[in-house]
Amino acid sequence: MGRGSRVSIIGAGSVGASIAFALHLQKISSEILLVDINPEAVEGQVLDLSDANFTSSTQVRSGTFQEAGQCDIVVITAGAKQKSGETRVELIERNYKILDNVIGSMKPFNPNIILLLVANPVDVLTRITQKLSGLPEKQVFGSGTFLDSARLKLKLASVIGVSENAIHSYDLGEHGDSQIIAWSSAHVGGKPLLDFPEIQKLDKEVVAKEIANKAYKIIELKGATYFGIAGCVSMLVQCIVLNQRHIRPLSVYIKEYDCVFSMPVVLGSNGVERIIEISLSEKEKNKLRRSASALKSICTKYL
Ligand SMILES: NC(=O)C1=CN([C@@H]2O[C@H](COP(=O)(O)OP(=O)(O)OC[C@H]3O[C@@H](n4cnc5c(N)ncnc54)[C@H](O)[C@@H]3O)[C@@H](O)[C@H]2O)C=CC1
Ligand SMILES: CC(=O)C(=O)O
Repeated sequence: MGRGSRVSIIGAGSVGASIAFALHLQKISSEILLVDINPEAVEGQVLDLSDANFTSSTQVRSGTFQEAGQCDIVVITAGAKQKSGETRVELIERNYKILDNVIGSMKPFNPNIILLLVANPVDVLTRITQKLSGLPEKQVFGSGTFLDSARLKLKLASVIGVSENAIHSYDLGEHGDSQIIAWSSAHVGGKPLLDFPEIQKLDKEVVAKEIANKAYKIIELKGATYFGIAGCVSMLVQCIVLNQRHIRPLSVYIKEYDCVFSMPVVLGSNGVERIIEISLSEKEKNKLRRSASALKSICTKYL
């Protein structure tokens, strides 16, 4: 790994193209390959992105599934997106078939490859990919609640009046309706978040709903979300390529809950280096257990 890494993006729709653009501007990969079953979509995106070539040293081109399987990192965005009001888990039937096809077409894999899942429902698709790919679990993970945690930090930063970077808080569990905010472990400048008077006045359930429902609101207004996830994925790719070892909440297999959902992990150039056991209140743990059993029952049908 390192500067000069090759990254493939499977699915050249709104999310795939936005990720390609963010990575193009970031200039840390030598090549970005766009792969899609729709050749016109890829050609159009590659041509459009080529107009930004003067800003970057990264080459963007169309690629095949076989080429993708030999890259350093593959970001999987191929799949149906939610219609207004539709949940992420309602996409499973359609997106399982697409994923099965995508994984099969990329084999045999570069043994050191990292597969980063983005298509929804991301936790379930990550578990299925761990099984279908046969790769070590540390090399197969999903963007999980990194995006939800960014949405949470944005909200809390505006309430307290500090930079988002000063907020250390996580949205955990499912990247979906049963996600939970780990209020009890959050802190700002070394002070527990719950000790801030502004936060004590907040209705936590209302905030949790606002964060969990933000994607629904954007989808209702403009049909899809893509800039936020593009920002998240470009940060994750940078973290892997440069072995930055940031701690991010990502979809990983958690033995205690026997399912894939988001917990904070240390991310480096080998993938998930370590899962951080965050301390949670009993109420938060109970919510996570409920989230895990719902996700497990969906996974069971496909494994
Ligand atoms: N994890 C997250 O935080 C987020 C996840 N998403 C998810 O990302 C996925 C993609 O969303 P959009 O880009 O908006 O959808 P889109 O409809 O714009 O693009 C999907 C692309 O996948 C392609 N595709 C379909 N089957 C394929 C296959 N077998 N092989 C290769 N490509 C294939 C389509 O041709 C299309 O270009 C959805 O599942 C959506 O829910 C979207 C936003 C955030
Ligand atoms: C669509 C989606 O998963 C999101 O924006 O959170």
